[in-house]
Order: sequence, then C-alpha cells, then structure tokens
Amino acid sequence: MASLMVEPATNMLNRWTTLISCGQAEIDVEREITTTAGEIIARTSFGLTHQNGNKVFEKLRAAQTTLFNSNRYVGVPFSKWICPKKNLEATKLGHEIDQLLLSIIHARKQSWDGSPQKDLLGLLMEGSHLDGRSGKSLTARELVDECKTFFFGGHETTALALTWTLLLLSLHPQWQHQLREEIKQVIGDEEIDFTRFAHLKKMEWVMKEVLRLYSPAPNAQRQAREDIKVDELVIPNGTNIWIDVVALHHDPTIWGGDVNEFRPERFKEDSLYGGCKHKMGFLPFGFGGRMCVGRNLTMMEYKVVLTLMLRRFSFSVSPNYRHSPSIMLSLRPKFGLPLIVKPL
Ligand code: HEM
Repeated sequence: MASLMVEPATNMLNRWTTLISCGQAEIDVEREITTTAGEIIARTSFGLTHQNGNKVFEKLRAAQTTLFNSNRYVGVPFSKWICPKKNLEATKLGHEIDQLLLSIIHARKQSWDGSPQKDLLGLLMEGSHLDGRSGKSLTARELVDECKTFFFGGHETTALALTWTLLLLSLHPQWQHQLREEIKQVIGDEEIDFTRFAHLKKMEWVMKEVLRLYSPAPNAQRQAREDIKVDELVIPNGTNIWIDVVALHHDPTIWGGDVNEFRPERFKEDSLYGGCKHKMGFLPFGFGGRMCVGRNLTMMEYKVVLTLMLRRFSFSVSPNYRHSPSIMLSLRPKFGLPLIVKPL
C-alpha cells in the first residue's frame, strides 16, 4: 500500500517546485495536502488514479464539500429537514457515486483471475470470493459502502494531521530540524524503505502531539444503552452522547500546566498516553471496539508524505495566515494554511 502513496505525494511536491520557480511566494498547503490525501485514499481504497478515475474522484470531493455543509446536525432529531436542499444534493451525489463505483466493481469482477489488485477493494473482493471458507460474502452494495466509508473517514483526517503538523513545525523550527536529521539517519536520500519506518520515533512523537493539540476528529459519539449514573447525574438510556475530545486533550487537570505547549517529547517519556494522568485522556482515534480501523494506514501515510516534504522543503508561517481552528465535522484551519515554502 505504501508504494501507492509515494507517487501522488511526489507529484504534489513537483507542483510546489514549479510554483516556487514561477515566483509564487506562498502555498496554501491545506488545500494541496487535502487534494493529495484524497488521491492517496482513492488509490489505496479502490485503485483509482486521476487518469482512470477523474469522474469518481470529482464527485467524491463534491460530496464531501456538501456533507461538510449539512452534517453538522448529525444526531439532531429531524436534522434532514434543517438543510433540505443540501441534503437532497448530498443524496443525489451519493447515488451518482454508487453507480460509478458499482461500474468499477463490475469491471473488476469481469476481469477477475483470482489474484487481487493490491488495494482495499481488491482485498475485500478476494474476501468475497472466499465465500465457502468464511461463510460470508459481501454484496456489490456492501463493497461500495466499505470503499466510501474509507474514503470519507480516511481522507480529510489524515490531510488535517499533516496540515496541523506543518503549522506546528513552522512555529517550532527546532523540531523541523530534528525531524529532518532523523530522516537523514533512518532513510537517507534513498528511495523510501518502508521497513525502516518504525525507527522514525521522533516523527511519531510529533504526530501524537499534533493529534493531541489539533485533533482532526474533534469528538466521538456514543449512545447510552442503559441508564448511566455519573455522580448525581443520570444519563437516560438512548441518549446520544458527544465526547468532546478537544476539551479532553486541553484539560490541565489531567495533562498539567504545559497542556497548551507543543512538547512532542512528552510521548518519548510515555508513548501511549503522553504523560496524561487519565487513561482515557488521549483519544485521537477514539476507543474500544469502534476505535479507528485506519490508524496504522494513517501513520504510514503521515510518515511517507512528511518524509518526502521535509527532505525537499523548509516551512515558515506566512504573514497572511489567520489562526482560526474551527470544527466543520473535522477540526480545520478556517482560512487554510498559507506557508512560505522554500526548496532546501
Ligand atoms: C489522523 C487520521 C485519523 C483520525 C484522527 C481518525 C479518527 C477516527 C475516530 C475518532 C474514529 C471514531 C472512533 C470511535 O468512535 O471510538 C474513527 C473511526 C473510523 N475511522 Fe478513522 N481516523 C483517521 C484516519 C482514518 C483512515 C486513514 C481511515 C481509512 C482508510 C479511517 C477509517 C475509519 C473507519 C472505517 C472508522 C469507523 C470504525 C468503526 O466504526 O468501527 N480513519 N476514526
């Protein structure tokens, strides 16, 4: 899978080189990274590239933008009547995407020779062909739904983790320097060797600290399955609960007085909890049985893209940047992230 990530990321960086050599002083890295992460997830999920899947790709992006605008009411009773026009638009796009994905699945089924393509759809289809062994088979409809879940769950979140990382590394050039040194020692200037990724320890601390300070998934949802008593408060059975992950990650009573500081080394000392006093205080990927299934894929993509970026460019904050993290389903920089990007 990792090799599917290198090409889109390299294309993005080549584009940056062209923009810079044409005299562009700053780049909105949020927009750039989101587009690239979309391409990566479309490749890893259903083998789409811009060449063979432009139409699906554009529709997936359009659906995502529409969903941003209408989905802030998720869990609110009768929410689909609050933005009926947007809802209708999202439903229509959803049907169009389904049709396009079904035609891709159909084409794959036609050319099926028993050796799956190395993407999620290929693996799921292989699973479906093991009908007799597993006793379960995914229908084409279920295959489409799985691919869409991965696209929407894995695209924006990973892009935002990388985006907030570039902001924090721009504000803390000493960490930018330290990561570049680590990349030099572990990977060098060679083609990326994924088997060495486990040695990028500082990069992992930085990622976790970024996910703590600017958690792309700012809340997790649960429903009470019985009456729950918390001190004197009773939460009735059936209540929808939004767990405020941003508040948890910024609570000085469990993190200490330096809670708002960027200190990746807190994860050196305690790689799981970053020194948090409460074992449920660090939840960037949720918890329990519904914990994010894409967390390892994200870690891989994060390392691939950040390694490629830091080997070629240095980053500093543009005077045009306006700091305004806002929750639009995920936690995003409201006005994008313009950075001054310089080739090394
Ligand atoms: C930095 C990147 C990511 C973050 C912060 C993130 C965060 C989360 C969170 C908070 C949840 C809910 C967990 C819960 O309710 O306990 C979740 C679920 C999920 N994520 Fe991610 N995610 C990321 C990347 C990805 C990627 C790359 C994929 C797929 C390619 C993915 C696929 C999913 C899926 C399918 C679920 C639903 C799991 C279930 O309900 O069983 N995520 N993620």
